[in-house]
Amino acid sequence: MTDVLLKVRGLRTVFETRAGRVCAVDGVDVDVRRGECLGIVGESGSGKSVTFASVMGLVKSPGRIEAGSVEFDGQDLRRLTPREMRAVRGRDIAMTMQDALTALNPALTVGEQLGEVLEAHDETLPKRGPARRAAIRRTSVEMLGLVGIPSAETRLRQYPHEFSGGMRQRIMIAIALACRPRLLIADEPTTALDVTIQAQVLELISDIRARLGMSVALITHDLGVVAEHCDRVMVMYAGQVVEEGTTAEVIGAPKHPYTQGLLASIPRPALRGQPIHPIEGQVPDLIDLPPQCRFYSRCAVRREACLTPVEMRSAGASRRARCILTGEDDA
Ligand SMILES: Nc1ncnc2c1ncn2[C@@H]1O[C@H](COP(=O)(O)OP(=O)(O)OP(=O)(O)O)[C@@H](O)[C@H]1O
Repeated sequence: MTDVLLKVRGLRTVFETRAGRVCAVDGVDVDVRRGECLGIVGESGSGKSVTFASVMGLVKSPGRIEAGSVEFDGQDLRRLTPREMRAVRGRDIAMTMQDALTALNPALTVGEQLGEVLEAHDETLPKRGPARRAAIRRTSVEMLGLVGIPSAETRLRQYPHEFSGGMRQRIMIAIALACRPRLLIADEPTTALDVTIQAQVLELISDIRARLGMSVALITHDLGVVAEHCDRVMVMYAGQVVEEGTTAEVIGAPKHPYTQGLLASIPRPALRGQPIHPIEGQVPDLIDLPPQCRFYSRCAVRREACLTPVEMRSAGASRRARCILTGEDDA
């Protein structure tokens, strides 16, 4: 058994828009290992969410996956039918969205929403009758307890709008975890929350990961969050991975000038969760990108050789960066 649970290779996802063809994800490789927390970091628009929406089979028109493979525990997800893919979502891989309020159904109580997920995916439930209903109720109460929501019996009868922002995030996590997925994709679980609640939600995810032994892919803008919660990190820029390695390696000695810029701008704790604008200039327009290093226009150490396409280079056993200054002597 390999220790890689999710293995993505050469993923390319494009959006056909009136302005042209937007290549949001361009040749991305991802490995999420069993039991680890992988951080995915990068500025807004770098392709983090689209990468994982592609993994989940949730890219909507005008977007489509143009190339690449997505393997989960050895199974090629791109070959599954929509019905088979629906079974994978929830049972094996769950995703929490950036905005809990829009992810939850306002017309159903929390108990009904948890129940729906359990009905669809929990194969351990009794087949029918009162025993089935009682088991669903028991598991729902247990899930709310797991995410730290007190008075679960009462809370199950309430609607999403009756909860605070932080509580809604917890409910979304409870629903995502209801069927004990092996991989949780947590997309910016914290941006809309105040600092204390952010920390609590991230602690909660780390704690549940340790208890359930699941893997987590944590999508964030914030390298401070990565430093605290992730084993490894992957840095994205303009639709590509530009650096990856263990958190200690990447944060301790970043190779790519973009990662260096991100680190230099780590917000002070009080400012966590704020958008970062660390480096002069902007992410390039993803339509008609020139065939050069995508960071060229913002890079303080650019040189002529960077005007040709730059591939990922190895900088150690598990360490890679997309910069010509990543020397072989690192390996
Ligand atoms: N529906 C769409 N139509 C056209 N382009 C899209 C669409 N959705 C995403 N994109 C393109 O994909 C790019 C990457 O988006 P993505 O949401 O993955 O970025 P991100 O790194 O997750 O940013 P954020 O942190 O703001 O969520 C966007 O800049 C945009 O150009």
